[in-house]
Amino acid sequence: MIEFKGLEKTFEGKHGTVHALKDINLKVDKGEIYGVVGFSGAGKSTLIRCVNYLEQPTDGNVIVDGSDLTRISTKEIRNIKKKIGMVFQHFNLLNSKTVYANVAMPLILENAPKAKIRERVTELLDFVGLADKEKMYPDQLSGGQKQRIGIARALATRPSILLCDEATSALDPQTTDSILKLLQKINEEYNITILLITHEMSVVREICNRVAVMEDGNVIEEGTVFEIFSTPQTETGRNFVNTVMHTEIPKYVTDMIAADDNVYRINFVDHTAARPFLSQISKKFDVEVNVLFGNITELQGVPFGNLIVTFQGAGQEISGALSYLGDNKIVYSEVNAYAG
Ligand SMILES: Nc1ncnc2c1ncn2[C@@H]1O[C@H](COP(=O)(O)OP(=O)(O)OP(=O)(O)O)[C@@H](O)[C@H]1O
Repeated sequence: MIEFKGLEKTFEGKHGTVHALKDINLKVDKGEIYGVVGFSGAGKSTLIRCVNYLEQPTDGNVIVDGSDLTRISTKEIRNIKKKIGMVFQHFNLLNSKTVYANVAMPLILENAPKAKIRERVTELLDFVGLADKEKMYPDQLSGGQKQRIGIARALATRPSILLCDEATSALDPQTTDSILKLLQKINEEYNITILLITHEMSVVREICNRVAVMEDGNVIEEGTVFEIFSTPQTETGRNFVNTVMHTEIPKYVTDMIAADDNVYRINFVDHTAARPFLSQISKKFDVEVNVLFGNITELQGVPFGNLIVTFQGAGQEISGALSYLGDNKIVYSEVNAYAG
């Protein structure tokens, strides 16, 4: 659906060459919600702008719906761009035009018949829950309402891909939540592939199926949201996960740990959260289990998190308990509590 192959982008600036994208290889499947997360300057905007050719790659390929944008004519690119909608952080609405005219704009530019425009705009305003606002102007709307209008406009030409550039970054948490739910509804009801960029891991946690972490123009890790949240492979990936999962152990907990304690982090993923395995361990082995700290949340409807526990007992019993965890596919790791 969207594929980046060896994608490179450099900018020539006042202070020399900026290498904004370095050998990016990613595939976004049809119908998924794919997140790209990274700090400011990582290259996220440049990457997303290559999909609708607002930026032209310096090297490599961008393949959209089977067509390599770097190898087709300007006219063909224009046709493909019609199948791509874009939602912006600051909405990019025309303040001098009504809500109706803003949503109608892409259809007017296509010279669509008036009756068709009326039908589509009415349908879209209804879909985003703002049917009663068509005669209002953007300045009369809240941020969340403006973004709903921005989304309705992006959907006007029935795109198969929706690009979201920090679509919720200017919104408060509650409004963010409602916009994310709307994006999810769009994905589910219209089967539209969504590629979103964000610096907020909570957005990724909420709606993405897969995620790529970008740093300094590179994709440094990529995987399902579960993979990245449960086993981030890079320091930056871990830091992003920590912004919503708080996997670091608080100092008051490390203060409670004795030097000879056996401390473990047990990850809950999926079905393991529901199992009463800690009480089973106490029953099966001569091990005393103490839960020091827990952080359990929900990841896309599934319990997810980790527990910091100490096991006290003879070495052999502890080994047995750990093997039992492993046999039951429960992910754990030994924690050096003093290192945090
Ligand atoms: N038109 C341009 N000319 C020169 N340099 C650019 C241009 N656009 C982006 N860059 C540089 O490319 C790098 C990546 O920028 P980009 O905007 O893609 O990052 P980002 O991850 O989206 O960050 P942000 O969230 O702050 O927008 C940065 O160093 C930026 O300064």
